Amino acid sequence: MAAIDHEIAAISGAVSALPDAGARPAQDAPAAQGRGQGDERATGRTASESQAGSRATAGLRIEDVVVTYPAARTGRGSAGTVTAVNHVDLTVAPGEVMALLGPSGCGKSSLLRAVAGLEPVAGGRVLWDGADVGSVPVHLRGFGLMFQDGQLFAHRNVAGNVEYGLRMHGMPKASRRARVAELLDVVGLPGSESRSVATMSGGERQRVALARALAPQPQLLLLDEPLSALDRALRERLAGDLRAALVATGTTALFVTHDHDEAFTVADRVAVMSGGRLLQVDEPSRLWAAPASREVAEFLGYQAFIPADGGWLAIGPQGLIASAGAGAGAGAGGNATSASGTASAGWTATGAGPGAAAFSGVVVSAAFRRGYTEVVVDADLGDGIQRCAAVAHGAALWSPGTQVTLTVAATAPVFVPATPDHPRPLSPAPTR
Ligand SMILES: Nc1ncnc2c1ncn2[C@@H]1O[C@H](COP(=O)(O)OP(=O)(O)OP(=O)(O)O)[C@@H](O)[C@H]1O
Repeated sequence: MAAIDHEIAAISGAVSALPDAGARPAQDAPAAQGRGQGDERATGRTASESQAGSRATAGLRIEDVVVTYPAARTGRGSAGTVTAVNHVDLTVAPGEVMALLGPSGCGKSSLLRAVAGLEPVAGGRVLWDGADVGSVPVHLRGFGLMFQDGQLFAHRNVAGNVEYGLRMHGMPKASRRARVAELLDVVGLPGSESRSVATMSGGERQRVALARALAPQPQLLLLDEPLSALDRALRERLAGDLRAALVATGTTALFVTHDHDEAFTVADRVAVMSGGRLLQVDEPSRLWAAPASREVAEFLGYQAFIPADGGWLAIGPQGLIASAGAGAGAGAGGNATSASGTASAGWTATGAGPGAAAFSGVVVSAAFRRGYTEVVVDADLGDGIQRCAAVAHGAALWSPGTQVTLTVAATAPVFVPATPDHPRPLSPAPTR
């Protein structure tokens, strides 16, 4: 119950600065990381973060954090603990927007809640501007929170919701009005002060919730899947608007999502999580261009993998084209199981290009996507049968059981190294 009170106080903007923030001597602080800087291939502590060690770092520093729950509460056993966050290190620089991206149950929300102080840490530390906030109560951390459902006060109008935290801080009425108007502009709801939130759409309510969270100028805004309750089109539009609002207000933010497109749209850098661990942290374009492992690549949306020396060439969405007949390089039999080995001819780790190889496959299903038909195909790209998606050229290919040739589309694949979690036991595919 106490935690809920704190949560409501925090999301309402009833936050104040850390007592000791800013008291630290300036020379303790290393230069703040700029937007998008840093390259943290995170399986454990990153090189840059190891160098920082325990020196004070401006902004948020998550240091070796562990979050556990009693196993009985998960229903997976009657004793012991479940580790939801497993020794995570992460730095969010002032003004930076960081996305925590990972599948359901990977520990994103637990980490966010640990930063907020809503969940105790079983190990490690959370620091703001170099000060350990472990003993600072939720409502005194100076962090704002925004959740999936916005949690607006239904009996207050838009202005009443947005100004709630400002009122708690004792801001004079005229200043409050000006700040509310400014924020409603930022979130795309200018002039809506007197509207009842009960009459608003889900998207509009989330905009109000964002304005309310931003109003007290939190030193860190924590967003837990703020768009996931909305439909896809609205989510895509609001993701862009959310990014714009965070940038316009210079807000430092940690944003939880399971949607890679959303993470890429909103964040300066994306931290990919799985099984309680951080797998990789990088800018969206660099993450996409160089996934550190097959697990990261699969989670980002790479959907087919061609064996190459020391790893795979990963093929992205719409990266395979299906056309009629068996693949030329995939064996005369043309069925999916005959393609092993020879199917990869023409591919090298560094010199891959479109159209260099063809693979045989068998159509499993077909579905119309936005602007094209996609067939799901079982094909051997050199590592055994994989189920992959391809853009279908021609309606004749849509029936299950149809034999097709797969070629790589104009978008070049990227190289993904084998890792201990995902070794490539097969011999490397032949190269030309
Ligand atoms: N209050 C709790 N008590 C017990 N176990 C919990 C609790 N909260 C989370 N867990 C467990 O901890 C793990 C991580 O959960 P968490 O909610 O952090 O993941 P998530 O990545 O945010 O998932 P989702 O995207 O589905 O919200 C899961 O196995 C979950 O079952």
